[in-house]
Amino acid sequence: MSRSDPATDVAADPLASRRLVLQVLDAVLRRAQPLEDTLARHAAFAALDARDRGFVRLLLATVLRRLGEVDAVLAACLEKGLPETARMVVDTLRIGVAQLLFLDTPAHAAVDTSVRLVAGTPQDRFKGVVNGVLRRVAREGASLRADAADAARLNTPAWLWQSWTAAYGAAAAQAVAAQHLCEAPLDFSLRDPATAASWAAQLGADILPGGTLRRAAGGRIEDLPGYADGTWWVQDAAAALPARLLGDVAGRAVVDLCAAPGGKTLQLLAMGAQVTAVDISARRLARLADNLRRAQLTAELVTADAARWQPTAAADAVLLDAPCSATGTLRRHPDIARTKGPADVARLAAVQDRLLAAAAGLLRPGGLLVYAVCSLQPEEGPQRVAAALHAGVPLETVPIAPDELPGLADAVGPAGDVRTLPSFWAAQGGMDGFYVARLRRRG
Ligand SMILES: C[S@@+](CC[C@H](N)C(=O)[O-])C[C@H]1O[C@@H](n2cnc3c(N)ncnc32)[C@H](O)[C@@H]1O
Repeated sequence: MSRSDPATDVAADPLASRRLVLQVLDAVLRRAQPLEDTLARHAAFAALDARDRGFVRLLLATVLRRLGEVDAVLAACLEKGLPETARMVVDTLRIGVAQLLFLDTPAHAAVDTSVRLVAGTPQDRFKGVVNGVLRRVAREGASLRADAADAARLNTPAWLWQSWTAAYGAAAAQAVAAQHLCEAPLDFSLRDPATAASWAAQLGADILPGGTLRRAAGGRIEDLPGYADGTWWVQDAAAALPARLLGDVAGRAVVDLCAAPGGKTLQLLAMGAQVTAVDISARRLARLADNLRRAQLTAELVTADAARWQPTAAADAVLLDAPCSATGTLRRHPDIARTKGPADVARLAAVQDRLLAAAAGLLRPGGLLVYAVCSLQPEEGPQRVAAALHAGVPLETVPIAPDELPGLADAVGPAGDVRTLPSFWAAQGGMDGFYVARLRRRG
């Protein structure tokens, strides 16, 4: 492995970066804190050099992605369980196993740093356990690992596995879970789709059906050509679908509800719409404003609760990208599998109901509404649309035709709504799991 590979590098201060991993892991696993927010708030993370930050991210993502397998290996190697008070020892073993089995870290580095993490702490008496278990894992290595089918199942929390099996069938649930073990590629939407061939060449990317550009993940986005002047923005291929399904919006007044950080706002502006972008978070809207500035595009920005916001004029179209559990984005956010649960889905479903009713109220008669969530949970997708129609929200469905989604005809269901799964286009790196429905305001 090369010296610059964060997987094998012994960081400038290998214990400092691993201690940080332990703290962040504790916040994610025991306090349900989102990984990215936790890292962003951590002064010690900001103080690391770029290579160590890369190592920290990679180790955290690997432990979270592979947590079920890692814990199964530990259960097989520990003669008896560790006491509840030894959580830090458990996490130390987890990062040790992840390095040994999934990151090709040299055994001496993974074992030695793990033992030193525990040494001198109140858990010092477990040094021998850490040393013994990790040496065994280093010795027996691959024979301790689950096979691929079991790995996908083991790494998926039971409630998600059951939900996906019930909604999509056993084979699809297996394929989705398998895709979650792979890092997501980097997708770009272009301000000017006519320049796709030229930008694909400059970015070393492929052009996917529908026009998204895709290249392997890695490196700093800010360093790529075209970033500084907003020629493109990072947007998963599935996330680019909802705005397109509004059709020709040139010159139309479009409200983008729950808009930040603005991937869909940028798309709508690039399509020629006059956009009002509404989000409840001023901090996230500030990011949207930065993205607009870079792309030299303009929208009206409103900080408001979209469920209560009352504009003066009716909109021609509304895009509602509702807050959701985001279980469709586990490839990029493996922490979500560990921080979200069924109670979050139920809570968010109530929010989605309010937002859907409010979105309908913003439209002129005949105006189109696209409802989207990056969730794999049916409770946040088709069930919300059905609930709105059942509750008498003045909307009717406008079925999406398979030929509106190049390369994704299978994503269109019999009712004309769209369900993408992370396992779609698996050979090219998959996509986010989205649900999208198109509706029209009744007169
Ligand atoms: C899925 S993200 C939106 C992503 C965005 N549409 C894009 O394409 O970049 C959901 C957004 O909903 C916002 N949000 C949550 N509840 C809201 C509410 N009641 N009113 C308005 N915005 C809300 C969050 O701040 C968050 O920015």
